[in-house]
Amino acid sequence: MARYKVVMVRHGESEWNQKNLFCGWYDASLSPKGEEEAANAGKALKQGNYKFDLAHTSVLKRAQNTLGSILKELGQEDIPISKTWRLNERHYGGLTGLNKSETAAKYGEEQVQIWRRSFDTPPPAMDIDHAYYDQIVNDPRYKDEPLKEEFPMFESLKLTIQRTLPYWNDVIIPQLKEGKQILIAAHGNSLRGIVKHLDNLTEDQIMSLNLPTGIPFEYELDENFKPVVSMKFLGDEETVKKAIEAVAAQGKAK
Ligand SMILES: O=C(O)[C@@H](COP(=O)(O)O)OP(=O)(O)O
Repeated sequence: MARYKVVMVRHGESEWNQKNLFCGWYDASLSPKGEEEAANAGKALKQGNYKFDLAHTSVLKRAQNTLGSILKELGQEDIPISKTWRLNERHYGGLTGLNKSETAAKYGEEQVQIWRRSFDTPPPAMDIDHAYYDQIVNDPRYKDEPLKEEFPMFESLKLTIQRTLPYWNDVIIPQLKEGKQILIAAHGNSLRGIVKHLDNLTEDQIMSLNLPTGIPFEYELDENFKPVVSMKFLGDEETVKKAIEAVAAQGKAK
């Protein structure tokens, strides 16, 4: 029997998704298409009569602005919003800012697939002389946390899960237990980590999971927070399938 429901959404297409650049902790804006996707996500939720008590998002504007658009469409802009680095995209390390197709042409599609989708092989570290090092490390939004010693210079999915899961367990689960209706707007890989946990996917199974931008999906959970309904997308099947395939194809050498 389903006891709890939670809705998640990967942000709409960002300017860096559109340019096919590894983004990670770089704070890219939504592209015009991403803004439209975010508004459409809000419309789909409105059509389904969704009402939320509170929302969670990352500290990155592509997720926050997606959430803002959705809540505006829903007429629910007044609900409390928690912003946490723990829901940030996984840190793409030294790959940040590189073009995914060009990287595949240079290092091979197989290597790029490992960097994008393997469970525990991390991307190379972001060095101190990386073009975006200062901008990310000295960003005032990280002045309190993560602590200097835990500030990532790269993250595999495994490392990403190690910082998202405590937030899921310690913050989101207690709120679900209180009966709160929750919306989470985050990122491809921070959400893949939560999905892996909920659906108890193996390291191999999670490799082939790609999340589309801007299409909300719902989980129905039993009293032990095990899925009764997994990843139910609020979109027609063909559109969702095409959007997922497009994400998978981003790592192909053109
Ligand atoms: O960091 C990035 O480039 C993308 C995910 O990239 P892939 O792992 O799909 O290559 O993150 P998001 O757009 O969800 O914030």
